[in-house]
Amino acid sequence: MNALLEVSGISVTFDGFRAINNLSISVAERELRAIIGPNGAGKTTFMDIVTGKTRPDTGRVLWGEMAVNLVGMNEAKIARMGLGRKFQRPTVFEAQTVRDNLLMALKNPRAPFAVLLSRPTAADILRMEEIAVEVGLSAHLHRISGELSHGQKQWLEIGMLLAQEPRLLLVDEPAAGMTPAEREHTTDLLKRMAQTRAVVVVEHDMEFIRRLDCRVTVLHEGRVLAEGSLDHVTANQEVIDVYLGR
Ligand SMILES: Nc1ncnc2c1ncn2[C@@H]1O[C@H](COP(=O)(O)OP(=O)(O)OP(=O)(O)O)[C@@H](O)[C@H]1O
Repeated sequence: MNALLEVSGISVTFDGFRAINNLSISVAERELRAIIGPNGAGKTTFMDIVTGKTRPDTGRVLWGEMAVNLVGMNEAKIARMGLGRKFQRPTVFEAQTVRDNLLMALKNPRAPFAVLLSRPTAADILRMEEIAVEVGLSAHLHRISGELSHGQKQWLEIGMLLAQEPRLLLVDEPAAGMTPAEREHTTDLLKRMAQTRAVVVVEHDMEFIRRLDCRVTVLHEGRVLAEGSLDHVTANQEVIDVYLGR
């Protein structure tokens, strides 16, 4: 498998504290990857670096077939290159319907609200409906988004990110605050999404990770402590000592 994202040798220091320490991670096209690790391991900082929010002191973040170095690019440009990021808290437009949130999010040369003022094209409607099916919200298109459950809002936001057609989606703690049924739906959704794009999930919930059934990277003190199947990494003594055995 060729790497879609190749992070190599990145380090970043905040006020003398090395939060990321010579970290290298490679993610393949259409790969589902989980990243776990104790609090302060550097998971958020890793995502901040990949998406251009934080600039590393050293190292490269290479993207796509052309191995473009993303370091130094701004967040908007990186997003346009096909990297989407889902933060923990959903940020949907609560007063709008599910349908309108999805329509506004479509990758489109028009400004988001202009899509609502003019009539959406047949292609826009089709794409919006496809995404609603993908995230499991087809039956809720005409509901006001503010009335959705927490899980449904998260799925809507994932749908809005899919509307931007990312090649890689970074998802931060999707299971937090969800009911068991919502978690199950979310696992299925992430697995399905990773059939057509790369998905990197940062999560603490081990049961959730087990259901994802994917390669796992364990971070600790800003570097990779272990990588492989969940069974492989959870049998690693260092992982047990710093993360599992606490
Ligand atoms: N802007 C910053 N200034 C100073 N220190 C920072 C900054 N951002 C992160 N850190 C520190 O860097 C380390 C890594 O933090 P980070 O948030 O990436 O960890 P994490 O693995 O996401 O943790 P958690 O699971 O708690 O979210 C922590 O010790 C944190 O306090």
